[in-house]
Amino acid sequence: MDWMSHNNSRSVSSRLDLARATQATEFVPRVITSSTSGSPNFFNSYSNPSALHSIAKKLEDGGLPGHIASEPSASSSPPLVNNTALINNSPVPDKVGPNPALPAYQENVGGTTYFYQIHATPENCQPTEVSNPSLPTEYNVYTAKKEPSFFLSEDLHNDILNRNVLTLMQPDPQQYPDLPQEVDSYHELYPLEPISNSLHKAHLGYQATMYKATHIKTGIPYCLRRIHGFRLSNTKCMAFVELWRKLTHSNIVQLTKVFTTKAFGDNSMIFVYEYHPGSETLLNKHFSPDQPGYNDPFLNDTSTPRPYSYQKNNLLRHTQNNKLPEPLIWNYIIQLTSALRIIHSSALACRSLDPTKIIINSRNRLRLSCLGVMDVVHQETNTTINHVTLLQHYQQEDLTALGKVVLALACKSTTAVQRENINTALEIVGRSYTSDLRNLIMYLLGAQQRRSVTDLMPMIGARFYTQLDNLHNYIETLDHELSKEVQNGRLFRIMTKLATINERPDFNLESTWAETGDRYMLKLFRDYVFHQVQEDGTPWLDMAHIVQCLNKLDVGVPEKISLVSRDEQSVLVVSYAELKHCLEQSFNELCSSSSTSIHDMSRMPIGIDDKL
Ligand SMILES: Nc1ncnc2c1ncn2[C@@H]1O[C@H](COP(=O)(O)OP(=O)(O)OP(=O)(O)O)[C@@H](O)[C@H]1O
Repeated sequence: MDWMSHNNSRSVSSRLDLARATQATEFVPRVITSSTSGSPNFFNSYSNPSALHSIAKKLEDGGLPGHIASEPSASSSPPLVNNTALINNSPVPDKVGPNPALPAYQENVGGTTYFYQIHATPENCQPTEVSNPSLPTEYNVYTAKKEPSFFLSEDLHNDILNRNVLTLMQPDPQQYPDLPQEVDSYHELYPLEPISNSLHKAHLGYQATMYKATHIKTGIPYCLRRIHGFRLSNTKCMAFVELWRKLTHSNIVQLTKVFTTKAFGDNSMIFVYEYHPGSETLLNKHFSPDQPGYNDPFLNDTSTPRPYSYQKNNLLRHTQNNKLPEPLIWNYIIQLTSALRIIHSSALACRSLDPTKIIINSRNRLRLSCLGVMDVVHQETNTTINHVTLLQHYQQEDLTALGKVVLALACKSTTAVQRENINTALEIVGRSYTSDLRNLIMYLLGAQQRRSVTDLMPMIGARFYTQLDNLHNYIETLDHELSKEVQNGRLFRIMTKLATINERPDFNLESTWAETGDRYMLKLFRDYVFHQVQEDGTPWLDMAHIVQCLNKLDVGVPEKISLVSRDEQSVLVVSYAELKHCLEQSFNELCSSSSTSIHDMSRMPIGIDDKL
């Protein structure tokens, strides 16, 4: 198969001929009625038609030196053919191939248009079925399996946008009139739960409320856990706060600061944590009665007593039908034990391992929240108790709590972990899941022996490899997605530079600054990149053309292109290297007389040649 990109479709002489022609051509920007002045002082401008003709002649002869290309690469030229043929995949007259007598058809793959000649068949491509019945059988349509994209995948894009929206949420002052404007170094407080829900926090013994807030100086969002009406009587516990602050791990919510405040009109204790937008509690994710179809199978309907065997069969059937996939439960176990391992090895205990204090994000990443609160709120004042013994006790409680969380997940029921249900629950787990899972739960709930989180590692065994493999795959996916946006950011910066120069109404009291010298060339380049039209004057839009032009500008390749003025009276033949120089010069000129600086423009890629 003989194929070429549309960009190789034309010779420079034919372009100049077309430029000179009275009728608008596809590569000449649309004529705008309010004609702009020609370039008065650029040395490569030719403003009279006879001069243009002689240049064209010389170009054809290959006799022009300097800025005028004798044989410039035409790889940036737009196609000659109408794009409707492209959409229909129908054959179009071949104006681009080496043999104009042969018909060709074209195809758009990821924004790049390819032209195929019908006599050739590639050996390494599998032709797909021709869906267009009007297409003659000798034509084969080759379609890419998956349309490549210049941009981030939609899922990831939406996920990030969603998190951004949540991060930027502002409270309605009418709904929350009592919210203080500022609390210590934080403002823009936004409750993360209905205030009324925070009235009874059983496990803390104090009323508590979660807020999102923004740091006044850095603008970084945080999560504030407020313990209402709490007076700190003993500052000894602050040693724990320091330990928690130093503890960083991918499965814990980092504690950054603890302080007391009267900003809420009472004595409140505030625990400041990292904010993870879009996270929900494990309770909400797997045990919420708000979920469609969820009901706790262990919650008996006491109004109609049933025989025990009936209830057990019912439970078993329910668990089989609604059970969480075992790999997901192991995924959670690995993350939770990973967090507990680091906590216990730092001479700390979680003390709040509970489905309401484990948050989970959209990618199933678990994090222990609420760390450090128990050490402050429920600090042990009895000085006769040995600290090490106490720590060991709390760590053992953590392991029991972990066993209960896993059992609850395996039965999809928080009541399964109640003393009277545990035996039935374990039996159900034994029937629904592997013996490994049941053994792990039994080990964690077996309070007779002294347990350790490291003992769980052999029980998890080779499942670590699966977890690692999944993570690596996900990292690679993210890396791939990121690489697309890295290029987009680079192109965006070039476009920003161009936009700050093009059409600038006046600069340094010079009203024609944007229309003269280097800037004039950049203006024509802008038309060349973005304002192409087809033969019939309709816009010609091709992302591949735009991306390719901007990439070449970024690198400053020696390739030359013809730029035509809007009145078609001037043609400039100029290399991308010169255009890049003009862009740099003009932008530096703007920057040097500007009192502000465009944030992040220092990372402007102009000058970096290894980006392509
Ligand atoms: N670090 C965090 N980042 C983002 N959201 C969080 C963070 N910590 C908690 N949240 C969210 O804040 C909300 C309230 O958290 P909280 O820990 O009070 O849970 P809860 O279910 O209200 O617990 P309780 O039963 O003790 O009231 C939850 O929706 C939780 O997902």
